[in-house]
Amino acid sequence: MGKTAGSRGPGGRPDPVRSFNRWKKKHSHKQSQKKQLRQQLKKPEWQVEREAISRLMQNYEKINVNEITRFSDFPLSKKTLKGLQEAQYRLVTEIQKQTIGLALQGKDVLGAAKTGSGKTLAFLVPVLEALYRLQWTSTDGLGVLIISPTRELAYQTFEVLRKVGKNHDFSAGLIIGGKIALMWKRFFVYLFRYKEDGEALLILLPSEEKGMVQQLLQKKVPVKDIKINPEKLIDIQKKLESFLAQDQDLKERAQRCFVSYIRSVYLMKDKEIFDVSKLPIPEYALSLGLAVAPRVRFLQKMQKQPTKELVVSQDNKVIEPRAPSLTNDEVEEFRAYFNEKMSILQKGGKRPEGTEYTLANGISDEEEEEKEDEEEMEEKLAKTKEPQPPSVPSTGESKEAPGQFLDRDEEEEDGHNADFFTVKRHNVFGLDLQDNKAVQKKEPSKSSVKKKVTKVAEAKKVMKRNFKVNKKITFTDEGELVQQWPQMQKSVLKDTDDEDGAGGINLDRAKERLQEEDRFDKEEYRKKIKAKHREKRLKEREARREASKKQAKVRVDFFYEKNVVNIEWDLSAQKREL
Ligand SMILES: Nc1ncnc2c1ncn2[C@@H]1O[C@H](COP(=O)(O)OP(=O)(O)OP(=O)(O)O)[C@@H](O)[C@H]1O
Repeated sequence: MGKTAGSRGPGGRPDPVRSFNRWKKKHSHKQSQKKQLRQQLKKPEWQVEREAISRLMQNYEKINVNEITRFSDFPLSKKTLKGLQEAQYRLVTEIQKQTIGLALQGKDVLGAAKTGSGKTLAFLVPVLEALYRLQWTSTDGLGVLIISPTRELAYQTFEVLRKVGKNHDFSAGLIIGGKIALMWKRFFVYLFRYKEDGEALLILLPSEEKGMVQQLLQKKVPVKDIKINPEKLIDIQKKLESFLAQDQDLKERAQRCFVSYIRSVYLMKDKEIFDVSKLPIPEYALSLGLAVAPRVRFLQKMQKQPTKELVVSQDNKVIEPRAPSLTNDEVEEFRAYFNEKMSILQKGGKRPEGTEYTLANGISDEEEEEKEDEEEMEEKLAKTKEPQPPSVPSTGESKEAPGQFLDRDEEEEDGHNADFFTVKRHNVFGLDLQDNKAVQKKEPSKSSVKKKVTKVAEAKKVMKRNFKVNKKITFTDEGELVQQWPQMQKSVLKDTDDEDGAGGINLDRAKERLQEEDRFDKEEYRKKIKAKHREKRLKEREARREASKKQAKVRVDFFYEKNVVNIEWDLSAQKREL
């Protein structure tokens, strides 16, 4: 009762202040309860977005090209539409109208339209939407790779993407240049050449990190270490391994990829940062799905033969080796080699940079190789086309020659043993050829003559008996018919046997025809060999160029006619030569 009396004001009326306070308390309690309920019911953002995505996707099948005039006629995300509007893109161009819908529906699209017709947006809009549908974020790594034929186009595409996709959560990077291993250099050079802010992602080995970070800091590039969310890491190694085991082509690609990467690191200039010997080779192979690391010859050799250094004084004298491991014999060998090369330099002048060395006798590398080709070809022709007397005297060298070529090819392909001062062999085959011919002329083999007569006699017999010779016919990949046997006449000389009308074989004409066929064959063979050798030469030259850059076992800088000249010397190759 006292409480009731206390809540009433004078005259028994309720106290308005007290009533208000009571109401306020009750109201705020109700409000907080409502808020709590709302919060419980509120969906996470990703879930809301997922629902929006599924609504968008349901509209994909309703896309009707004829009804499209604006970007907003496509079922696009709000983020993309906003980006398009902010960049003043509203109406679609024809190529955009024709392609965006199909791409959204997941179809492969190959589009062609004239320059300036809006192709860039035609593929960028579907790209943005594809990433949005997957709720891709910048921490998910690479989601889309756009490859452009020119740097300018890559830059232009990057700019449009940044503009139109700025409301999305994912990031975009521009990589310009050749090898992926050079990514950091390229980066550096290029929902920063332009003096703009930007971010570059560098993926470095622990051994590369320190030096690289130092260099970046020197260039005043702020460096941030990215911590990767372990939950986002997926081990795909086993999957890769099983893919590779099923697909030989894929496996070979992985092997080529492995070798290319190793080579590219090997060619990096900053050896103190990018040290190929520090690469975790087996782990790298595994990461590509290769259970066994492919053999990389130059790596093996490099590991076996550390670089040694020699010092040459200003008056061109070899002085004490810097590397204590170099023996006196090796110094002597180098001295002899060096003096020999110096005398060539003095006779022929300094070798201009980037050209093949020219010998003092005036025959260039290329000319000499051409000559060698001809000679080798002549010898091969002599061996294959002309009967070879069993008593032909030949040196061991000429017998082994083709094998030597193969070996050298193989080695140089790996970028080894390519001493750019190596002197080519002279006329090795020519000598043999002359010998061969001389012997053949002097001693025509009786057995071969007899054999020819026998064949003719046999042929005559066959013709008399009216035998039909079996034909062997094959088809090329293009479905072209090729008669393998009896051999078709290839030369242009007319087959006149039939014209005689008389039976049998006109031996003189047959001989003439055979000679013509022979000449024709030789010519064909010559062309083939020439093409083959040209290809080989190009390969060798490329290999030499590479090797001269990287395979110096001994590297010397010295003064010659007031110029600094570099000599790179392959110690092991020289040992063989001396
Ligand atoms: N829907 C659009 N509305 C207005 N302008 C557009 C539209 N689409 C593209 N453009 C503009 O048209 C110009 C040409 O577009 P874009 O560079 O994409 O053409 P392209 O076909 O890729 O040309 P190229 O073949 O030269 O690469 C650009 O300036 C671009 O901003």
